[in-house]
Amino acid sequence: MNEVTAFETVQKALKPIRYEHTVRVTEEATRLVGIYGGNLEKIRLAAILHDYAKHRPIIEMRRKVQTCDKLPNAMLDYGDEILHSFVGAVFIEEELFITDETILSCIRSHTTGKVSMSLEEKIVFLADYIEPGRTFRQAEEVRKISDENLDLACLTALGNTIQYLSNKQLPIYPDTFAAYNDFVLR
Ligand SMILES: Nc1ncnc2c1ncn2[C@@H]1O[C@H](COP(=O)(O)OP(=O)(O)O)[C@@H](O)[C@H]1O
Repeated sequence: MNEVTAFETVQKALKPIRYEHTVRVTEEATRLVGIYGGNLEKIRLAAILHDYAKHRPIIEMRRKVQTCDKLPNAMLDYGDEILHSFVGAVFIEEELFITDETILSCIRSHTTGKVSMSLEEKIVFLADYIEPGRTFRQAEEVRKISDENLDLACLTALGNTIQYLSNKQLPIYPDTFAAYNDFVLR
């Protein structure tokens, strides 16, 4: 799929505010590729499509988790916010016929992170966290770090998310801990 078609597809699937976020994530990911390298074409396509499933009914996403062998049922216990990334990757494969694992894995891990993140996964994850529309203090901090140290920026974003969720006494999907530990231990 080319970029023009991908943008048209998500523009139809998303509300305008979410589409604008998508455009900024794509620009931010492009900036990060300028600093750290990575496959620009795949990273941009993953960024364009990363929130493809964001507005799907929760019931549809939960049903997909229950019926799809690739998606562990355990992910239903960690809040509905994480579903669009994992389920989104499956929908993108099934509906848009994108099979490239580099692209799909960036989409799958963009919310939670994961162990052993590739350069492409780190860039999409971070771009989603620091795009200019994210105006909270922690995002500003991570944005500064992202100019110099990609891994430290990811680690800081993951730590912030863990702190944010634990302050609210919300469940935390284990992939985020795995990613955090992975970056700390490197
Ligand atoms: N490991 C996790 N467990 C549960 N919720 C999480 C986890 N990681 C992130 N979240 C939550 O998912 C929400 C959506 O994040 P994100 O996907 O980055 O935003 P977006 O809606 O822009 O795609 C955030 O509110 C965040 O707190």
